[in-house]
Amino acid sequence: MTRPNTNNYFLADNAKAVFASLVCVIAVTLLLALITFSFVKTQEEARARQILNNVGMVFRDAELTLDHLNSLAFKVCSDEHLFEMRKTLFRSRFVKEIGFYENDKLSCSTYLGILDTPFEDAKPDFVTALDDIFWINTPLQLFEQRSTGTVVRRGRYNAVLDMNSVIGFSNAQDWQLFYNGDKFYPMAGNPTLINRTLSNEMLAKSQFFSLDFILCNKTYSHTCLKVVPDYKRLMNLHAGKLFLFFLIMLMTAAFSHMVTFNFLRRRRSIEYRVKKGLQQGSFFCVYQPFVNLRTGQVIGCEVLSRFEDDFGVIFPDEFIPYIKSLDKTWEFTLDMIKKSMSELTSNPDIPEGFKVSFNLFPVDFTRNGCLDLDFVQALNTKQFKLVLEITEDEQIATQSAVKHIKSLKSKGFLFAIDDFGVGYSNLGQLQTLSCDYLKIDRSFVMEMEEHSIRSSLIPHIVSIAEGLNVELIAEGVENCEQAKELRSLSVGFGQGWLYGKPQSVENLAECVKSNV
Ligand SMILES: Nc1nc2c(ncn2[C@@H]2O[C@@H]3COP(=O)(O)O[C@H]4[C@@H](O)[C@H](n5cnc6c(=O)[nH]c(N)nc65)O[C@@H]4COP(=O)(O)O[C@H]3[C@H]2O)c(=O)[nH]1
Repeated sequence: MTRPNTNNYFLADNAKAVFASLVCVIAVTLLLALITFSFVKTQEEARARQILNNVGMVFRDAELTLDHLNSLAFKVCSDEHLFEMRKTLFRSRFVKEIGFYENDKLSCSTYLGILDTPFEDAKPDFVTALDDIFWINTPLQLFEQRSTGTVVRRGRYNAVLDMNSVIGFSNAQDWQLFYNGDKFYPMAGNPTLINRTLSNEMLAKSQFFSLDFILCNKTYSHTCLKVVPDYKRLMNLHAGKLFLFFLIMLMTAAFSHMVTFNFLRRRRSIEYRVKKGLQQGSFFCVYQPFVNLRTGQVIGCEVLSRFEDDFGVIFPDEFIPYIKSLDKTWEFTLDMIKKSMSELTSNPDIPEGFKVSFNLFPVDFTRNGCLDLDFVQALNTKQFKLVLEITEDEQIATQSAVKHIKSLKSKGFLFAIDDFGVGYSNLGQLQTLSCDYLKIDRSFVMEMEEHSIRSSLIPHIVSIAEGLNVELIAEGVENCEQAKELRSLSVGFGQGWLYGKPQSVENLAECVKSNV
């Protein structure tokens, strides 16, 4: 099995993170757009309501003024009549000028006085159901100044309304918009009135309306006004917010990329995979045979654990530290023992009395829980010789560990000291534990051909084993020379690639069969 190169995932993770940040940005954009839209809509509607109320006030004023004048008996314009008109003008709040009609022609006005030649008005912009006539944005000459005003005619009089000053400077823009005949024509009547009175050209322009906010002024003329948002003004008003949104988008993109990328990277981390593997029980067992060095017969196997997921294989030297740090050693050991016992007992080619060796964590012998291993004997339907391997460790020297090991030995378990010679070695401890096997660490065996100092210690290990009356198993036997020399040194058993790598139970069974 080859170790995976996690760098291969860098680009894939990045691509996924980019996709995730794109989705987040779209979601945040939609959310912000929704919030902003409802906020701006509410704000604009309140503003429109205020404008329309002001317009309503102007119209009511004009209505009262014109109704009052129409109720007077004047038929032709005279100085007395003009005086009456000017008096009325002073009383009104929003009307800037009043005109009088004779035979549908303007004959005098409060500003122009009595006209020498009465003149006819241009075609009105619209006429309401009450026969009020409107001229919108009519060019006027008021006190040496050219300006535009809204003119409403009712009966024999008209009134010039100065909307801009009435509506207020800040809203002047909106009012202008109502009357900007070039671009929009947003002043509209009640739909039935519009259809009757507005020209097709105006109706076409009215399609620019987008914000359907209609307020009807029933008091005056049953005419409704429709306010449209001025997008240019809105953009200017909310430019700061747009910039803020842009920053939020950037931050969302960066943040979501970072979170996703870290999540994906974490998912590939050994710690995360090991944790998940433990939760899902996805560790599995492989079996490495050990042989009688003299006969070459496979007499047992060591159970070793493996882990593989979508991201590749993780070896024990990498995952074991995480199992320890997660404090899941005992659960892990039980899982491995149950799985291996099930595989080995159910395979017909694994003989009865086969030695099966499990690796245990020294720390577990310090806890009472280790005595639960009783259940393994119940699973042992083929009378395997069950060997518990422990590495030399200070924790094994504790009183409770020694007590537990003795208790397990009395229940039929055999004990092996793993990696003997490289750990915490203490002859007194070896005697106390009265183990059954010593497993010579593979570093001793591997250096045999070089005749290193370490390998020259093997004969001493042999005499220690004889003194303690325990069997020796040499680990890491890779070639026949090593096997031959170990035999000559009276080492009883061997384990290593020469006899078989850690393998599936089926391959182990083949190995056992071919060696019988
Ligand atoms: N170069 C070389 N290596 C050889 C040869 N023969 C065997 N090996 C390797 O040496 C290790 C022997 O296991 P170990 O000393 O108990 O050392 C084991 C054992 O201490 C621990 N371990 C493995 N599985 C378990 C388990 O289920 N529980 C516990 N507690 N520890 C385990 O992880 C260690 C490493 O296990 P692995 O990676 O499987 O490595 C295994 C095996 O693959 C050989 O001829 N040459």
